Amino acid sequence: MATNFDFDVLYIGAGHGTFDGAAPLAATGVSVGVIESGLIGGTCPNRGCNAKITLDEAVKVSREAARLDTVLTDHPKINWTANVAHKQEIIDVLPANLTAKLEDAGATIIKGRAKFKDAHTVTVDGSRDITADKIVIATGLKPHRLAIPGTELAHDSEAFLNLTQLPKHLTIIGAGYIGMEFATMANEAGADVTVMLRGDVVLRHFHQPFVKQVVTDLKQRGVTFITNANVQAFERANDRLVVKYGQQQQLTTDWILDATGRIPNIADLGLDQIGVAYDEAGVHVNDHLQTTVANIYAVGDVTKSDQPKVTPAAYFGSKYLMQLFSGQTDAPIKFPVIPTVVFTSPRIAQAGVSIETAEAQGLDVSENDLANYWYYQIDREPLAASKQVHDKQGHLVGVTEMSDQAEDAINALLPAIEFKFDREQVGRLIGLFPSIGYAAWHRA
Ligand SMILES: Cc1cc2nc3c(=O)[nH]c(=O)nc-3n(C[C@H](O)[C@H](O)[C@H](O)COP(=O)(O)OP(=O)(O)OC[C@H]3O[C@@H](n4cnc5c(N)ncnc54)[C@H](O)[C@@H]3O)c2cc1C
Ligand SMILES: NC(=O)c1ccc[n+]([C@@H]2O[C@H](COP(=O)([O-])OP(=O)(O)OC[C@H]3O[C@@H](n4cnc5c(N)ncnc54)[C@H](O)[C@@H]3O)[C@@H](O)[C@H]2O)c1
Repeated sequence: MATNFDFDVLYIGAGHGTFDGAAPLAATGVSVGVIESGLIGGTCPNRGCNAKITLDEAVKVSREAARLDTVLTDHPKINWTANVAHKQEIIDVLPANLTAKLEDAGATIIKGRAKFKDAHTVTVDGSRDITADKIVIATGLKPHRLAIPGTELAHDSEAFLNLTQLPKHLTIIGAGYIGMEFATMANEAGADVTVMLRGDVVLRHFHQPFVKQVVTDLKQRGVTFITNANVQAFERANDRLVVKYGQQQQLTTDWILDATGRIPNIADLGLDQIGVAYDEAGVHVNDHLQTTVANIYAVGDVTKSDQPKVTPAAYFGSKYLMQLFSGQTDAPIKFPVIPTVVFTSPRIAQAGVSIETAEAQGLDVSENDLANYWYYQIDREPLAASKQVHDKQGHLVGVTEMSDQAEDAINALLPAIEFKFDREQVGRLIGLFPSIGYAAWHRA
């Protein structure tokens, strides 16, 4: 592409929605600019997936050690401060590595906050104009904050991941991905945890019979769940905090995590003045990830989409735009099966047709009691089960698993779901023995 603009393609934001595609795009000779107001890499490496899973490792080990207490002597205890320091050491290098990946491929990184001036021009930090033939909005999500008195006394998930001292009592508002993952971590590390729900459904996008088992387990471990909490205000009380909720009820706590969701990060982008349509679910895109302004695209979490707002979806969108902009495709985007997992202990992971949809459509749902399968007894997993969905022709079309390694079991089965393998093809896939992959294929 040879244009009169500063760049052929300019990305706003440097998360997975950008870097997975922007680096290989630049390597094809397309001139690429990336504007980022924070850390290169965005949410996932710096304050999301990588940070969270590093902290979670000690939780997983601690849980496993407790189950093997007749085999191991001296149960390990999580040192929260050291765990956070370990996490920081793991993730500190990532922005520099990702910067090198982009720059080595030929992309130019511009630090600052972008705002549209017109359809081809973005102003950085209110002072520097940068022009491009195509512009990609990849600004992700930001934490939703409760609109109640004292909301400034609560914290977001990033602050939790950076806590150098674990509060004695932690109150979490919301029982979605973040609420449940962080309740699991804080509980295992020794905090007294209360989770407050708006209604009475935890992890509404996951298979409820599995979710209920995880919740029951957390309750037995001391986590308190308050349903229909109707949280009204946060207040200071000496050196502690008070949560006002319900019918004039109140709870005294040390730290509040507002985990009530994440909203599109678009408020100050100037979308109205250039005519890019959006609503509270995100930027509107067509099947080429094109917004309502022809040369402006959007990708990743910031888009209004049927896909879950997780890294695999941002990654695939980013790769698609790379292919589109480098002329390798002009076809509409066709998302593959995007798997999702909540990193509780045990995890709940799923891919393809959900159990609820399968039951509504009369598809074949089979269940495996994994807790009684020898491989899952090695570490004495008490909560382990999976459900498979087959269509009327016998193709595996969906899997949901609750277990300590559910994410790996689902990964092993993804090709069968994505490419609709029949029973004969599945029968030819035999994993290394013994392994999670073998166990997963064995029951598919
Ligand atoms: C606590 C937490 C845990 C998570 N765990 C997982 C997990 O385990 N697995 C998983 O798949 N997903 C997980 N996610 C979701 C995952 O992080 C996102 O799906 C992914 O990061 C989306 O990438 P993105 O590029 O669309 O957005 P982001 O990574 O959010 O990147 C957007 C970037 O745009 C920048 N930006 C915004 N506005 C501007 C502007 N005006 N100018 C310049 N720059 C701007 C931001 O600073 C940011 O760096 C988690 C999220 C959170 C919050
Ligand atoms: N493992 C993963 O893939 C992972 C992990 C963490 C975050 N994420 C991503 O981050 C995003 C945000 O996660 P999240 O957990 O904040 O959002 P979420 O949408 O999963 O959960 C938000 C929760 O807050 C509740 N809520 C909303 N308003 C409330 C109120 N007034 N009072 C009490 N509860 C209220 C909702 O009912 C819901 O349970 C998700 O889109 C998810 O895709 C993914």
